[in-house]
Amino acid sequence: MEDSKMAEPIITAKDVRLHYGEFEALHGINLEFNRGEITAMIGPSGCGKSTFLRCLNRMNDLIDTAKVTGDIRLDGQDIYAGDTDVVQLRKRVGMVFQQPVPFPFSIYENVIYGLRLAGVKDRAVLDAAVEKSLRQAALWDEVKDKLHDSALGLSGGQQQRVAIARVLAVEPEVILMDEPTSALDPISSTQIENMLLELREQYTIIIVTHNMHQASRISDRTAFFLQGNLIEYAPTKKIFMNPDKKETEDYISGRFG
Ligand SMILES: Nc1ncnc2c1ncn2[C@@H]1O[C@H](COP(=O)(O)OP(=O)(O)OP(=O)(O)O)[C@@H](O)[C@H]1O
Repeated sequence: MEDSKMAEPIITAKDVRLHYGEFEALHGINLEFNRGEITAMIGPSGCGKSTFLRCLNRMNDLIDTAKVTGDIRLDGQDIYAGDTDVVQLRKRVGMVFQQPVPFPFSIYENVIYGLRLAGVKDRAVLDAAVEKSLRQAALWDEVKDKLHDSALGLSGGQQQRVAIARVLAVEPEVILMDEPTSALDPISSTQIENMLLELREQYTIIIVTHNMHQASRISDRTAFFLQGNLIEYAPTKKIFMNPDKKETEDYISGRFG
């Protein structure tokens, strides 16, 4: 991908500030995410990566003290405009969390959760969506004979892939991932990284990670945050091989964080 590809932004963020009560956690972030790319957001604990990620589908609306200012657009539309349908927004911009949280029902019902909420009832449509999303999430072969067993019986890595299939089933344009592999063993993490590489181009993926190897292996671009500021944003190779800023270099080389 990198610079040879004509990059087109799908999400643009301008001067995004976020306060938790009196505390300003983001100090004016400007960032564009390109369609069909994987962007990694890295930085030491507490620098605001997750906070910024949650701004992109208004998950911070759920935190009473959080107040966002600035401008965030999805395909040119202001997602904080008064008439934004937040449910619709979160369908277009899905989210996967650090800890997989399967609902206490079958694998099948977990995957179609969003479709049920959207009122889809046609069994053939639901069956097709389950197979397609589980295949995309690289889980189909492991679970195709036990779709109606409880999702709670799956391993952590499998549960995380169910969570990803649940997001994929509603056909989002953007997938936000907040440290999706940090609770998993190395084999499960690699399976998920390989799956993300397969999904790239079809989806825009924005991933928060503490794992430098993961960021360098799977992402097209990397954004480095420090204390609520975006320090540097560039093609991943540049960030890891030849960053412009000393802070980036210090962090990448493990001098802090
Ligand atoms: N709900 C909240 N209420 C108040 N302050 C918060 C809240 N969530 C996060 N913060 C603060 O905002 C800052 C940014 O936190 P955030 O979780 O976004 O950082 P992060 O870079 O994602 O960290 P980590 O890598 O540890 O997940 C931190 O100082 C944190 O303590």
